[in-house]
Amino acid sequence: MSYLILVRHGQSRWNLENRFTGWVDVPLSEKGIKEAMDCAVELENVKIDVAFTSKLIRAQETLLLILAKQNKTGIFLHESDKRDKWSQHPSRFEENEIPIFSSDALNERFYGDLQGQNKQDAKDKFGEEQVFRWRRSYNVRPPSGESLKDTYERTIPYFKEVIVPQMENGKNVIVAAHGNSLRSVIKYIENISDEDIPKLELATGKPLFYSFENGELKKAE
Ligand SMILES: O=C(O)[C@@H](CO)OP(=O)(O)O
Repeated sequence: MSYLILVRHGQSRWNLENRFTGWVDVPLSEKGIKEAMDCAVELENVKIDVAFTSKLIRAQETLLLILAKQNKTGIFLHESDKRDKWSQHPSRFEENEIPIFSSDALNERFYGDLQGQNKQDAKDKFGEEQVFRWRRSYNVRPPSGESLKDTYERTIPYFKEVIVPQMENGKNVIVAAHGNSLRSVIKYIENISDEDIPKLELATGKPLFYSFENGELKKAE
């Protein structure tokens, strides 16, 4: 058996300011750093073999704080490092080192024209219901942005083709990512319907555990 841990990054500076963030690469707030450190304490004795994160700094900071508490050196393996044969060989990793794969497949939903806008201002301008549809429905796209379905369609192939094989090889995996990319992953794992997905909210910096056994992922209680 192996396991999967999903963690949404700690509060970012734009979460704090209540602004749509999407692919804008803002860092954690002071509270977000504390949330990530609290999460690290919770995970301190949990054995992690391989880590996945997005290309965005708030998720990467969260992951690195978690690994630091375990006294692990996370080493980013960049796909572009063609000359860097060393990092292509996981056997070269020391006991206290773990590989980190970062991919834009795990990025937050692209929020299009809403990025940077204050969420309350958007509700005042477009109405509460419309903003809720943009933020939480499965199919509705925010202006020039991605619907959750679009996010799902880039996140889930990566999850199935790159992340799941690690668990098939008996590795314990952590994924540090974002509210909507993780809502996609949870929708897939837990088979949540399009109608029910708007109800799923993820707290910042709170790990979710799944066990992987006989090819099946199950929520660990
Ligand atoms: O602004 C964003 O990028 C996301 C996550 O913080 O917002 P929401 O929860 O509204 O989808």
